[in-house]
Amino acid sequence: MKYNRILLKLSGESLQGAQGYGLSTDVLHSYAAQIRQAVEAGVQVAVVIGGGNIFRGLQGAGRGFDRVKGDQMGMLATIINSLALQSALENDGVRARVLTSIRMEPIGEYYAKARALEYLAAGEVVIIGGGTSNPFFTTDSAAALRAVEIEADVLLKGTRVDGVYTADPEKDPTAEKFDAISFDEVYSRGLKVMDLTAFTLCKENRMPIKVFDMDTEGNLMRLLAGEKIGTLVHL
Ligand SMILES: Nc1ncnc2c1ncn2[C@@H]1O[C@H](COP(=O)(O)OP(=O)(O)O)[C@@H](O)[C@H]1O
Ligand SMILES: O=c1ccn([C@@H]2O[C@H](COP(=O)(O)OP(=O)(O)O)[C@@H](O)[C@H]2O)c(=O)[nH]1
Repeated sequence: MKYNRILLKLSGESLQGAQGYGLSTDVLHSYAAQIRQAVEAGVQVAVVIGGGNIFRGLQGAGRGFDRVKGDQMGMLATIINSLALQSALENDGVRARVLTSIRMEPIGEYYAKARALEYLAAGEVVIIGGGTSNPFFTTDSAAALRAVEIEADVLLKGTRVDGVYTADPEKDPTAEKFDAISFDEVYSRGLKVMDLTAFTLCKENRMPIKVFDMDTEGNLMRLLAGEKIGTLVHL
C-alpha cells in the first residue's frame, strides 16, 4: 500500500447522506466498509470526524448562541458521530476505539498519543472525537493536529468534491481539478482546501494532504493502491 499510517478526516456533513439531516446508515456503512478494506490491507487507520451534520458553532452564534458554547456543542457532535462510526465498524467486524480529546469516560478513553499508537499497532481503528477540545478551531484543525502528532504518512481529507479545483467546483462549472499542487500555490491562488489554521499546521510540519471524494465507494482503496485519485497537496 502507498501509506502505512493514515489520518482520515471525514466530513460530518457527508454523514447525513441523501436524507439531509442527522446520520445516514448507508453512508456510515459505506465508510465502515472502505475502512475495513484498508485495515485488512495492513494500513493503520486513525479517523477524525466532523460534526457539521448536527451542529456548527458559527451557525449557533448566528442564531444568538454564545460562540464558545456553540463550539462546545459542535465538539460534542463530533463525538456522537465518532460513536456512530465505531458502531458501524464493529458491526462490520472491525475493532475500533473511540478516544476523546475531552474527558468523558466511559464513552471513550481520554486521548493520548501513546494510546493511539498502541491501538493502531494492534490493528484497531482509532477514532479521535471531540475536535481539539478548544473552541474557535475546526475539525480540520483537529485532523491536522492529530495527523502530525501520531506521525501519519498523510492526512486524507474525504469530502464531497473529488479534489482541489482552480475555483469552487460547486459554484464555478469551468473550474479545473489539480492532480497535485504545492502548499505555496494554494496560498497564492487563495484556494479553499481547509481552513488556514489547519492548512498551515500541515505545511509547517511537512504533512502532505490528499483531498478526495470519500462518498464514491472504493475510492479509499484505490487511493491507497496508488491510483491517481483526488489532489495531493505537497511541499
Ligand atoms: N478550490 C476549491 N477546490 C475544491 N473545493 C472547493 C474549492 N473552493 C471551495 N470548495 C468547496 O469546499 C467544500 C469542502 O469544504 P469543507 O467545508 O472543508 O468540507 P467538509 O464539510 O467536507 O469538511 C467543497 O464542497 C467545495 O464546494
Ligand atoms: O477543535 C474543534 C473542532 C470542532 N469545533 C466545533 O465543532 C463544529 C463541528 O465541526 P466542523 O464544522 O469542523 O465539522 P465538519 O465541517 O467536518 O462537519 C465546528 O463548527 C466547531 O463549532 C470546535 O469548536 N473545535
